[in-house]
Amino acid sequence: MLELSGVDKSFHLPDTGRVMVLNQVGFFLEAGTTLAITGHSGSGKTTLLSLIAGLDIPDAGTIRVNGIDICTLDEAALTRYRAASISMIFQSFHLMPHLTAAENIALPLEILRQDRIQERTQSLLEQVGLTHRAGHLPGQLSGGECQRVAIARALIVEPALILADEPTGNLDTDTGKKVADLLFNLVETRRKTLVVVTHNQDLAARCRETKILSRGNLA
Ligand SMILES: Nc1ncnc2c1ncn2[C@@H]1O[C@H](COP(=O)(O)OP(=O)(O)OP(=O)(O)O)[C@@H](O)[C@H]1O
Repeated sequence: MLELSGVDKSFHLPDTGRVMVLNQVGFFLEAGTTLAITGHSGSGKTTLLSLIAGLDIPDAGTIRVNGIDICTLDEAALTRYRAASISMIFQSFHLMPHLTAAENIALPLEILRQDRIQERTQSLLEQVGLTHRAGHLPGQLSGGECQRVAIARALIVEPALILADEPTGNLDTDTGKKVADLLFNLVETRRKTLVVVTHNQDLAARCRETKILSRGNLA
């Protein structure tokens, strides 16, 4: 489902010159599997997730999602890939502040001009336990509720792949556990493929596979 091979990524910094962040990273992930990527701060976890999301391109290597190397896609095809094949969940939720919970969840369907938007949004609101908060703005919701909205928004397009960057990082331990319960429950029921980047060992332990990023290598 997801296959990386020989992925290199470096950044040019004015003071120190070129810094190699990822060095010949490769792995294979079957559809329906959950993978945690851990590693110390600055080891390149977010960089790796950005490459898989098609938000940045590697210096070398291939990133295949369902057999297609996303590094070879043109901008239009990449935009379609980002809109329809993957969803991202962020530590700081990244909700649109002027849209209600329901509108945030529906947004990907609006962008993709899909049908049954209201019905599908209601269903997702129900599944994340937020029907009673449908008309509330993110600023009127708790952190845990915001992340549940973000999880619903991530799932509504039925993406092949969900990428989560510290999804419980902004939540207290108890709320983080409840949000993780919800995320894993929905992902496993729908047999989605999930890659989670996290420092949280409890969260990592819930994934079927765990890999550590260190000195540019993933093992
Ligand atoms: N656009 C960029 N330009 C220059 N350097 C960058 C850029 N993006 C990331 N880096 C550098 O790449 C390295 C890896 O950063 P990254 O954010 O991927 O680490 P991380 O493992 O996600 O860290 P954290 O756990 O603290 O979020 C860091 O040294 C960072 O400074």
